[in-house]
Amino acid sequence: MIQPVPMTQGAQAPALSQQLAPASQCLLAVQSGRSLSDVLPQVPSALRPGVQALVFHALRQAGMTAALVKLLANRAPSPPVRALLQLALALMPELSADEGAPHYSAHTLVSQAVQAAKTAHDTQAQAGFVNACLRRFQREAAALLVQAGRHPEARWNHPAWWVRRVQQDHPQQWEAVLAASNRPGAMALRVNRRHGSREAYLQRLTAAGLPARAAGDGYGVLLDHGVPVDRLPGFADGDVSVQDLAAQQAAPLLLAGHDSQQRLRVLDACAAPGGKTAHLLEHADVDVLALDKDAQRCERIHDNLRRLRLAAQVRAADAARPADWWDGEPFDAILLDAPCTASGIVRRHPDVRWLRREADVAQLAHQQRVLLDALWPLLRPGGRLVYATCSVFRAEGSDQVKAFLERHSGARAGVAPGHLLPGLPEGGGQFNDNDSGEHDGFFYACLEKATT
Ligand SMILES: C[S@@+](CC[C@H](N)C(=O)[O-])C[C@H]1O[C@@H](n2cnc3c(N)ncnc32)[C@H](O)[C@@H]1O
Repeated sequence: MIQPVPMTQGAQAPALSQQLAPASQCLLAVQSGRSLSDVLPQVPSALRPGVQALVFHALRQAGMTAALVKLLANRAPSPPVRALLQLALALMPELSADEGAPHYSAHTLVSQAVQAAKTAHDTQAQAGFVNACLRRFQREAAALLVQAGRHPEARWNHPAWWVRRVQQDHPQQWEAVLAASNRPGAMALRVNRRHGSREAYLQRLTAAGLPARAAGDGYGVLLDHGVPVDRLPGFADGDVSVQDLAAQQAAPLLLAGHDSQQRLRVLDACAAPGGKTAHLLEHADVDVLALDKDAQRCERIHDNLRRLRLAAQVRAADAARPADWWDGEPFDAILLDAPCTASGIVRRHPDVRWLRREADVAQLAHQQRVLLDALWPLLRPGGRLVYATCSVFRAEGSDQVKAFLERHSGARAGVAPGHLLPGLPEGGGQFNDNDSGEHDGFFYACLEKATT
């Protein structure tokens, strides 16, 4: 539980020591298996943006700082002390040189970390130890970093099994993928083409003092600096949505070449929170059934559609059990944006890599296989199913699709990006899609059903 931290009377911005306490509680919560999106909302709102920036950075350095704590401490510190030390070490100038990382002088950091240790009941008694560890790091940083960096987990700041898997799956690009996964992603927008052009929206951004550029398919925009959505012109009126450039490829891929005279019947099988459902409806006049197993997340589909002034049929149901919800009428197109490890979106969710276990990969690949096999019979002959995951692992991408094609003789693979890797000038798929190098890791396959 995150304890509320009182604001200093009359203070302009909270002192670092005030942010370090809730930030280390968040880090500790992730280390005990909780998602950051569950714990961050418990941080008092005045502190939340600062705390989020600290925790995001600490998670991107957590492999290295865990190794450093082992070198600095003769015996394992208590979890709250370890978390505070990891945070403070991540913020040391040697580990926070990257663009976008919070910057503090070593002197400020040590004194603020010790102050934070003194104020929390579970670290109070160890304030001297925190001071000693951080001062030793200051003196011996170069040697300690070399020693710690011999372990892949510390060198790459991802679990060792994850590093191994990316290495096997992408032997040419694995280092670039891991490095890109550890950098913050730019804020990407999708302009609602029903409300206006991308060029017109770029002008509105300029007028609002938000520098940005066009990127990706027809309606993508990259902001130079991220902002809260309420600062985006026309956000409440549905003129724009926040969506990564890789995710923006789903709707055009599913609807490519479709005859606009014919109103397609489309299934979005794993739809919540509705980012791609909305894009399908912005893109063309289609009838969409948006399903999601999670009824609470279905509410978010409704919220998104309401804001964008779009309409779809939304149902809370298990896509793997069509007998519960399908009326027997085949779909012209199906989007299966399947549940996955999310290994492609760690730029935006730096906790994901530490929460996942290696066994999750096979378990999620099994769910994806079940969903693919359950939905394929619902597609009309000549129809198209786009299978997508926000993963860089082949087990959830190209291997999954290869096995599907072996099981289903009436299916053939159409042109699709394949594995889109984050931060590379080229995707690893059939053609180069990652021109900006500025999108998440994703996988897309286009499965077409034979007409006879
Ligand atoms: C990757 S997210 C979908 C993101 C969404 N397509 C978007 O663009 O906003 C995967 C979703 O699949 C849902 N899901 C998982 N298993 C499911 C199942 N068997 N049937 C329907 N939905 C499922 C999860 O609740 C989750 O919301």
